[in-house]
Amino acid sequence: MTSNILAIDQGTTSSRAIVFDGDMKIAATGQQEFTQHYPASGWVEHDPEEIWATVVATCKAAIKKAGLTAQDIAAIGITNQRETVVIWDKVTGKAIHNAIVWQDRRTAPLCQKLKKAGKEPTFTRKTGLLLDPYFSGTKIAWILDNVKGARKRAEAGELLAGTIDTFLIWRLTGGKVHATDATNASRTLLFNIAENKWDDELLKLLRVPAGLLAQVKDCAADFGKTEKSLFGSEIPILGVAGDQQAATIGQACFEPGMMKSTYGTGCFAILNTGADMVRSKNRLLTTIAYRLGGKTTYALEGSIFIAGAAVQWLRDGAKMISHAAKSGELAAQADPSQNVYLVPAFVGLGAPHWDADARGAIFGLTRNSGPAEFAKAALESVAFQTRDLLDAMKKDWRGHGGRKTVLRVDGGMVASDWTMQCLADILDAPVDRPTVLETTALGAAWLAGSKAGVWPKARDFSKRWALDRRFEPLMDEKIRRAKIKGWHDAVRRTLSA
Ligand SMILES: Nc1ncnc2c1ncn2[C@@H]1O[C@H](COP(=O)(O)OP(=O)(O)O)[C@@H](O)[C@H]1O
Ligand SMILES: O=P(O)(O)OC[C@H](O)CO
Repeated sequence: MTSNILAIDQGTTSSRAIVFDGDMKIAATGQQEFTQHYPASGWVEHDPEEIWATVVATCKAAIKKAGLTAQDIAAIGITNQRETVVIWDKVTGKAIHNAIVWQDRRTAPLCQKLKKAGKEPTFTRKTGLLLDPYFSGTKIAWILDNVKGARKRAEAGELLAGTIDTFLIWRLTGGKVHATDATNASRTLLFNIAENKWDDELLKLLRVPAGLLAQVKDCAADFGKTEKSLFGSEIPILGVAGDQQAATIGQACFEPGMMKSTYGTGCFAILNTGADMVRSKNRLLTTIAYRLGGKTTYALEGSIFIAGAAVQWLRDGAKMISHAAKSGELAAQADPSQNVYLVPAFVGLGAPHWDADARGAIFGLTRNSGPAEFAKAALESVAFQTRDLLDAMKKDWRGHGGRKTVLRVDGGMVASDWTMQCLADILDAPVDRPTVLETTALGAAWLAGSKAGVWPKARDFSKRWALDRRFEPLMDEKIRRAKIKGWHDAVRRTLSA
């Protein structure tokens, strides 16, 4: 039997498909960027048809590049940008509105209204989340309230809703399966993470008809088969997880206390807390790390909205660099005597501030500040934000009796040695970069491969994790303290209230 696995990694800026061989090594990759739509300030949308087209094209390209056919693929694992939602017509499969992306802030007024009505504690107790526009529930409500006839059609059972995994499963199976996994469900503000079910009270508060929602399965489960016409023969879909949770799995963070931080568009730190649902006292999220064999493993999560996106802004907005990879080189040339801070609150600030109305700011400019200082400030902002998250996480985890943690990193940005050294310096802790950087896709592939019985179980999979490089902190403590203080001043001046 074949043991090749196809991982679909549908991210915020690109769709990727990766074929892993039986040794869990990358055999071939397909990748396509797609359009980001910004229809108004703080709004971010994707065209679901473009997402679908790029997913199909990259899957075909990866299978072909690997010199294989669909028959040589044992299973598919799907991982996806989380929280982003689509609502589509059950019969035609066509979306009734563009996907509203996780970064989109348009539902800030609705969140505010629910907060004022005193509903946040109910949402937090049941979902582990906060009332922030980041999560899917208020985005679903917005589409139902703003697309003509949508609410009526939803109530009549003509529409379906889902996060991107659910939309892809629906399309891949030719409209036969409407399902999601527990990690994606846990990001909607509608899913009770203690009881593992959609929560009627929350559905009522957000006025979301239950019939819109998908069946919630384990991360390694039967999600149906792809239509024969798509890739030439049917392929079973056996693994699904939100991308940050998939990276947690791909980094083999299976033990309580293990932590990973992924640096893509945003940055997301996830700490495995085992069977314990640790409640944060520091505005972090309690979420589902994975659910396997009906058993839920929980996590604490710190979510930063802008990490690599700050580098994209340097490239596409400020036009100061030609390629993302140039940012580290440029930062290294910055004048060390300047203290320029960039607070990249382009779409508000996530954990631990959760300020939807804040917008980006730059402090400390002099007549000599130029591209090098901007690049340094952009990359340092990622380290400072991570420091804030980890400080909050340590408090919660220690307060819970947890031991010291080690940080494993991944995502597009960790290719930058300069950024990783800066991260270790600001965190004052070692940072471990693995040899396999495609941990998100690997995590999804492992879910599918282990479910198919062709890849090793968790313990043996963990043994394969290999270190590429450990970055040790080298910065003088006095300098670190001064820099962090400067950062906190800058953040304080950026917050909206
Ligand atoms: N060498 C680099 N130095 C700094 N940033 C980088 C580098 N390479 C990629 N990036 C940033 O990483 C991000 C892409 O990472 P990726 O994990 O593919 O993101 P996503 O899954 O969110 O689309 C981009 O925002 C890009 O600006
Ligand atoms: O697409 P990424 O890798 O930036 O991840 C997005 C997150 O899942 C949003 O919560």
